[in-house]
Amino acid sequence: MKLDKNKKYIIGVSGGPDSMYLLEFLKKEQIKNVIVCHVNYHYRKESNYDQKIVEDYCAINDLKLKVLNVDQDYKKLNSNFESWAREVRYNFFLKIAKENNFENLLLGHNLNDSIETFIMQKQRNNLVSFFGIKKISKNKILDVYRPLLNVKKSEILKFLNENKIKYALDDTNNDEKYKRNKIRKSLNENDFELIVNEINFKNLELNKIMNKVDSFIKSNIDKESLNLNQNLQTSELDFIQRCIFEWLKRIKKDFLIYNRSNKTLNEIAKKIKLSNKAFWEIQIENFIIFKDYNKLKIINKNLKTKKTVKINSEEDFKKIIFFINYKEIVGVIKRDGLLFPYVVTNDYNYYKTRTKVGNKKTNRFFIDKKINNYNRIAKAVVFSTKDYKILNKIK
Ligand SMILES: Nc1ncnc2c1ncn2[C@@H]1O[C@H](COP(=O)(O)OP(=O)(O)OP(=O)(O)O)[C@@H](O)[C@H]1O
Repeated sequence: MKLDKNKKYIIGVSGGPDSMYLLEFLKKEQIKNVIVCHVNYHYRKESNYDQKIVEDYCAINDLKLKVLNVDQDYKKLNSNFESWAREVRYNFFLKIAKENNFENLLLGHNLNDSIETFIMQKQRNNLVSFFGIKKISKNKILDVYRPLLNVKKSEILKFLNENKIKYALDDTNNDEKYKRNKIRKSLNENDFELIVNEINFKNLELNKIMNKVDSFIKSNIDKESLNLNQNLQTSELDFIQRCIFEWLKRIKKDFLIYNRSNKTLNEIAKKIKLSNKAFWEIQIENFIIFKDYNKLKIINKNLKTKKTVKINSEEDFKKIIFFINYKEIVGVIKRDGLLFPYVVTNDYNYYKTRTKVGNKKTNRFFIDKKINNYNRIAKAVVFSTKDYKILNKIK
């Protein structure tokens, strides 16, 4: 990767071999307008020594250095250390970038990191947007570059040792590192060429799939819902999962899927593919994703809470404010002449056999008219206890 000498770069340097090699690489490339950023987590007993390595290197090479000393009681840390540490690190990089008007960040990931990531991706079998590690990515205002992605770890260590450049050794073995170390031990750098070919091939394939997903979503998204059609039903599960994920992204509900394995997506995709039912539902946190004839929809679980309220006077209107069609119901009762009492309910199982629409039993009417399930789930109906006929229009 060729870096632009005229640009300004933040460099994340842990003191480990990769980032120390990165500094040497930048020296060779004559990238001079840089700020080195080091985060001392005080997590390992050697962490002050790591900082010293970075400080000494920067002093000798006349590089600007910013250090963040993290003050954290690790016994009280609830989240996973690696992801927490990453967030602390990126926030620091962003802060320094903003203060100094920089917009580029360089990190020291190498080829081995990318291959390990790829193998972990295959083991987890999650939906990924890219196989391996990306050379360039975006983090808020920062363009993130990883110029060492084609350099093997062994080359890095050989160079540092031959040139007597000091580096820190990280021997922590938490969950994420443990999995990586296991993979690392099973890898042989002689196989890397083949694996890189596989990664490139898979990324090309992925690109093609994502283009198809994109055009499917563009022509089938309808407000908040997604049209399900024959094409989708006969597609591969992977494609269906990607479409659902993309749909959730567009309607800003993808947070429901983050931090999950793709189990939920897989479950939804299987239902789309295998079930011909007009209606099914899957609950995720506070939301329900459900099939409604030929559409996929999502609603907040609260809307589905079954409630039945008796209205004896106008005073009681305040008891039904939570129904999404509250205004409609009040309007209907007023037009009916306020002949109390009325019952307002969204409990379909309760009212489907007790009430009528015109002269038809309500459940018959719903089936004949293919009333969509969203209305069944979210909207309330109103009827008078005199004749149990539903007064509001149901579409
Ligand atoms: N303590 C640190 N201070 C400054 N930079 C760091 C620190 N730790 C890591 N980095 C930077 O991040 C790169 C990747 O480090 P590592 O592989 O440990 O992180 P990761 O969590 O896998 O990656 P990422 O930060 O991109 O999500 C390092 O090569 C270095 O550039």
